[in-house]
Amino acid sequence: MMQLKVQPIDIKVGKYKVVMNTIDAKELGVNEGDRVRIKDHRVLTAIVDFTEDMIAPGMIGLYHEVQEQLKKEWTETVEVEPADKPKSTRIIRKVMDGKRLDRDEIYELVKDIVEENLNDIELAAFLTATYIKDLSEDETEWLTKAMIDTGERIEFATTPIMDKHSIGGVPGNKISLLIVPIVAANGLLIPKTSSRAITGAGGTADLMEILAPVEFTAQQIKEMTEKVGGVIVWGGATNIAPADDKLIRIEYPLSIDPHCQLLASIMAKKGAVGAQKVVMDIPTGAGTKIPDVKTGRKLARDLINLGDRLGMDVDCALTYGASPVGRTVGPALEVIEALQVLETMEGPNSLIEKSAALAGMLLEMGGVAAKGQGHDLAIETLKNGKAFAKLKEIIEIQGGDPNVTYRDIKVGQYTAELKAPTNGYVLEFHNKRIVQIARLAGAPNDKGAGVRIHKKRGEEVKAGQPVLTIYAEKEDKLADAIKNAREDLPIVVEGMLLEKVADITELK
Ligand SMILES: O=P(O)(O)OC[C@H]1O[C@H](OP(=O)(O)O)[C@H](O)[C@@H]1O
Ligand SMILES: O=c1cc[nH]c(=O)[nH]1
Repeated sequence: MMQLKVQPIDIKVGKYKVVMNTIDAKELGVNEGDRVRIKDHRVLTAIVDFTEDMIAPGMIGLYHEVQEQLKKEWTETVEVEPADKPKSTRIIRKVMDGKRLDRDEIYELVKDIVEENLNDIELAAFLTATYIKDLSEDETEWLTKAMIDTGERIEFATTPIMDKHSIGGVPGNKISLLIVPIVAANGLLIPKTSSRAITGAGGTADLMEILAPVEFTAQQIKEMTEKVGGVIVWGGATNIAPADDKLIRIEYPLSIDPHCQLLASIMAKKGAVGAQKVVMDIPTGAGTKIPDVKTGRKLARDLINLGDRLGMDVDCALTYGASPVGRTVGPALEVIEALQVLETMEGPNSLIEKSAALAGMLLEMGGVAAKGQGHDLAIETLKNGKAFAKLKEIIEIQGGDPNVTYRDIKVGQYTAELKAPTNGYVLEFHNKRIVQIARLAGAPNDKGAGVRIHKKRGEEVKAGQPVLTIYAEKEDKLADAIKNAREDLPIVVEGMLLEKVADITELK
């Protein structure tokens, strides 16, 4: 055990973390990423970082979260001793070894995730292990229930509670901005929580944040939904299924979304808000998370089964995902396209039809449209302006400007075009490359960054015509994105020369 003097570090790191001088850490016998127990009037376990110079020997740097818990002053000292790894590191090791977990082990693991007892390496190991070998149906059910039970739940007095979620994976999937107001405008309650981007360049929470704040407590979500019929908020800001966002944070840089995590992440968010009737969007096709209809049907079966286990009525829509939805990818560009449809009914068919189809399913499930009439009612709700009026109410209740129009939304000031190298038809369109380019341009964090698509699969293009415009808020990011796009074109035009090779030494 050591007595160390406290040095506050006023940075939030989202975990209980401390920094020790390497000399002290070695003497104490801890390695980077290990835990130490900090003893004061209470005991707290924190993960250790090392430094040679930021913290002097004899001192310990306490990040914001630890300071908050201990309420320590600059001059005070604490007792520090090595702590055992939490039990769930052994549970993760079991998953890595391909062994099955029981219910208690899953609950222990999720508890440690929520309490920030695991470091990023351990979380990445867990996610990677489940990416390589999926959890069983029982394990996935326990994971989902543990995610729900470790957070807050919303209970509405009325029924039915509707919800919608997409598994993601198709660029430009801004449909929630249309579906939620269509459903709410028809008198149904839809407390929609979304994630930020996971594998994409803009999740629904990233998009909605342009129009209004998205961070609310469970109680606020309940009250807002009861007042205006719906909300579009970020699940990660609430204490609803709090483990979810902690895992998504690790999935994002790895660009992975393991099957069991996807199921648990989505269904925990739905279960925690008390959703009873849910439509799942499963984008299917090359360059999505689901390569073909057969795999899509299997996922649909898994979602419906998990819904049964949780007492939720789930219908799935396998949707075309081999090309982006609409023609924009990246938060601000997507919001413009969605608002334009709501305001004027003008916009890409893929966006209008997909939104109407899924909203229509919900309207039928909720009993406000007769069987087979949901799609038409959804289109009608868009055309008569009721969906747009409802979105304005949602924006207002969430604290945004209800008078916003698509013309007010700012996109990145730096732009560059990618032109067709030859005349012909667009034969291939690579979703993942579009997302990669939009991310290089700064999306989703730079809200104005993204890609506008001028030519999609099957469309005719003339040599020199723009096929994409890239938008960025920062000049260097635009340069990175355009360089990457030109090196490996995200589209293939019929007859296009892919590469000239004259000298074998040029071949990598
Ligand atoms: O980044 P990728 O993996 O493409 O997708 C993640 C997106 O998909 C879901 O969309 P919604 O909330 O149903 O609209 C999530 O909430 C998130 O916004
Ligand atoms: O919310 C979501 C959507 C897709 N995949 C997830 O893991 N969570």
